[in-house]
Parts: sequence; C-alpha cells; structure tokens
Amino acid sequence: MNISIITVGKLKEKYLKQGIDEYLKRLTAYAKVEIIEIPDEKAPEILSDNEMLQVKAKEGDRILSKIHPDAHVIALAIEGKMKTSEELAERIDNLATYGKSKIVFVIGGSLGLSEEVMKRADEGLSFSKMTFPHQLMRLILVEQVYRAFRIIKGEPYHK
Ligand SMILES: C[S@@+](CC[C@H](N)C(=O)[O-])C[C@H]1O[C@@H](n2cnc3c(N)ncnc32)[C@H](O)[C@@H]1O
Repeated sequence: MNISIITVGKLKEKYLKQGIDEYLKRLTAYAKVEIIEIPDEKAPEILSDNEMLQVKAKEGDRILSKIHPDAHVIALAIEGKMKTSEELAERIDNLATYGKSKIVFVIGGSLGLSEEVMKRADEGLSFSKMTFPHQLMRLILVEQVYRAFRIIKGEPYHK
C-alpha cells in the first residue's frame, strides 16, 4: 500500500519533526508512506474573504497537481466525518482489499482547503470539532495511520 500525506508549508518545529519521523520509521513495516510538502502561499496576517479564497485556490492547485488520478483521497477537514480508530483501520483495510492501493491524505494550510480540493476528495475526515494547527495535524495523522495498521494486523498497541 502507498500512502501519501500532502501538506502545505515547511515543517518548522523540531519536536514535531522528531515525532513524525518516529512514526514514519515504524510505518515502514506496513506501508510505503511519504510526506509531500507543497509551498504555502505567502500572505499578510489580515486578508479579505476574497484574498483568502485566492490563497486557498493557489495552494489547492498545488495540492491537486500532486494527486494521482487513481488515488483515493481523504481530506482532513473539521466538517468531515468523525471516525473511531477502528473505523479508520477498517477503511484503510477495505481500500486495500478493493484494489485502491494509493491513498492520499490531504492536510490544508493555515486557511484550510479549497473547494476544488474538497470536490476531488473521496471523503472528508474530521479529528474533532476543534481546530488543530496544520503542522500538529501531521503528527496526529501519522500516529493514527500507524495505529490503524497495528489494528489491521491484530498487533498489540491499540487499547
Ligand atoms: C489550521 S487548520 C485550518 C482552519 C480553517 N479555518 C478550516 O476550517 O479549515 C489547517 C488544516 O488542518 C487540518 N485540521 C485542523 N483541525 C482539524 C480537525 N479537527 N479535523 C480534521 N482536520 C483538521 C485541516 O486539514 C485544515 O485544513
């Protein structure tokens, strides 16, 4: 199984990088997982609604250019569907069973994902109604993907 995680902007914090690298290392036993960083659109702190849409659209185009047509796309979005860890594991397992060997998770930038990216997504995944920083979201996601594989394989870890 090939899993790509498309994210916006460079990861800055060392503590997040260390955590993500640890889970990526653990995941090598289960899947080929890569993180694709696309550049964020430089913008001032205060933006009009129209400017925000433009920033999201530009980042969205960059995200879409990295998605293979055959990929099953899971967009991380607050308003997406909430799942238990077991349900995420089942989803990943089912996708593999039905020949969807390319899964792409997409994490938006500080302004979120464009409408075009949401349209391309096969499903939206919410981690709660709370807003997390996009860089922290990467760490949470790789841990949950690792947890999913441990659940799929029936290995101890998930309690
Ligand atoms: C800082 S948030 C963007 C907030 C923006 N106002 C929005 O509603 O999308 C950056 C990205 O992190 C991810 N994210 C943050 N909180 C999330 C949550 N609770 N569930 C799923 N994804 C989340 C989403 O991909 C989001 O686009």
